Amino acid sequence: MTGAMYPNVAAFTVPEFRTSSISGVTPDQLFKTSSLLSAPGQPLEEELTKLYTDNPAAFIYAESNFYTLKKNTRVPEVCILGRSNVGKSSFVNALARRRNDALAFVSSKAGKTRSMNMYGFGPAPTVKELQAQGSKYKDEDIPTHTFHLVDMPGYGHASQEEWGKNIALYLSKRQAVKGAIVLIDAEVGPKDSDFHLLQLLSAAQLKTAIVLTKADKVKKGWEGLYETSKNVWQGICAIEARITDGNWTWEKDIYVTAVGARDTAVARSTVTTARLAVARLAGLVKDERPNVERNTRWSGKMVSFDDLQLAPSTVGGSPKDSHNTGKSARPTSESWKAKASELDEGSRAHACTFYSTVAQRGKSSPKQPTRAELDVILDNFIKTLKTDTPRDQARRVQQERERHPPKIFKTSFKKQEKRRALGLQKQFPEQTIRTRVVLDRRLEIEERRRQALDAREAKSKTLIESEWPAGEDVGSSKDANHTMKVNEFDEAFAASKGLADDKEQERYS
Ligand SMILES: Nc1nc2c(ncn2[C@@H]2O[C@H](COP(=O)(O)OP(=O)(O)OP(=O)(O)O)[C@@H](O)[C@H]2O)c(=O)[nH]1
Ligand SMILES: [Mg+2]
Repeated sequence: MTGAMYPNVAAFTVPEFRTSSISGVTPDQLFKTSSLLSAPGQPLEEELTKLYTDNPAAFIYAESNFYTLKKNTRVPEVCILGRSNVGKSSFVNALARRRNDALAFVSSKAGKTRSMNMYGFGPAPTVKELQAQGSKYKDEDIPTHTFHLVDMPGYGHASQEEWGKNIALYLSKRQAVKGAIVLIDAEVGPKDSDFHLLQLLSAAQLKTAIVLTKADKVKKGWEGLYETSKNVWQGICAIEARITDGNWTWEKDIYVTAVGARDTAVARSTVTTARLAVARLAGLVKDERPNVERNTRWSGKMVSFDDLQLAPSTVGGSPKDSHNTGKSARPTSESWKAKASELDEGSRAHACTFYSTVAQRGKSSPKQPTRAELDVILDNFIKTLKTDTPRDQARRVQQERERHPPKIFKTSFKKQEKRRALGLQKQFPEQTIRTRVVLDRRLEIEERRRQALDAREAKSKTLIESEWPAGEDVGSSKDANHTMKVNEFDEAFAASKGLADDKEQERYS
């Protein structure tokens, strides 16, 4: 990151072997050894900007249920996972260089995203590319982007048990998913639920990258980031030691980002790091780092003396050798079965999955984890998901209301009044009938009064016309007689009106 306040670190690289510690990498160091496959040798930062923004990112669709997701065999999907409020949706917006809420909805309250939201990034494939790809399904949508990013609901606070099952299904069954970005709050650090998710990812053998978010909020600066990265690394090492057989790949760069920071300069400075993390998982980046530094099938963990004793005699040499030859130096299933019996009760199930995972994702194998084994991992994950408390439910209702406010102004005021009157009529039928009778009577009186006035006006008109010869101007006349006549008429008219009114009153009262 740039700026005096923030450490200039884009990632912490995990060493291939446990003899050395993790080390900070500056943005320059991180970017100079990589380039896009579509633009070899070109500056990565510029090419990544083009990739993410030339063809504007777009919302494709949202789905809550795994079984009703659209078919997709052509576009690689990268999913964004993490605890509620860690900054997943902000991450999507930042990649697309959109302001908050422009693409994905962001909220300071946990539990904003409640469905799997699919966003398209990168240029649309050409016709040639599409033809080359082909498709298994006729009803599959024609791709409009290079890859999809899937913004997921968060786990932990305000999440649902049901959602845990959907995540697990998505990670283990969706063929299009090529990688998972796990976001971890840099200040808060990894939680049990994060490690349970990582266990699921390792069981599903899904390529994984860890991205620390909200680095701008880390009070201890570089030390704080280092501490969090180390905790993540140690937790993953423990998972690897128990459940993988070396086929789970996790990026050895723990990326540092602050894409949703209020300070836009800070936010912008880490966007390239975030873009690189996603592009790598989508399979769009060529890395030119020396092989020993990059993570391959061999996780690079040190094998303890005990493990070595349990390892089959056919596997010789150092882990480094095995890495270079591409062969796994992992112990065989038999020796690990023995080892599993030494493990504590909780981890035994994980140890079982260690030797039963398949070599390649998607390929069926008799070694695939059994349903029961996956269920144990899943149960652990689901245990970390809180079911709704009444407070959570109230918050959800509130959020729903914010999203779909009641349509109070859709009907006109007149219609509302009429509806209310009808409601009242139903509620108080007796009063309504009496009110209606009185109202009808009043209207009747009003009508008669109006008719009487009209008749009187017509009568007075004829009176004036008979008194005054046609063509004479009443107003401009200087004749005293004429003036008197007008006054007399006024008085007579006023008297007749009063009488008439009295009579009317008598008639109708
Ligand atoms: N300071 C800082 N705040 C951030 C950063 N990233 C996200 N935020 C804030 O964190 C809050 C949550 O962000 P979201 O992107 O909605 O988080 P989410 O993980 O999608 O949350 P859910 O959808 O509820 O699971 C918002 O208030 C963001 O502004 C960051 O890098 N730095
Ligand atoms: Mg969200």
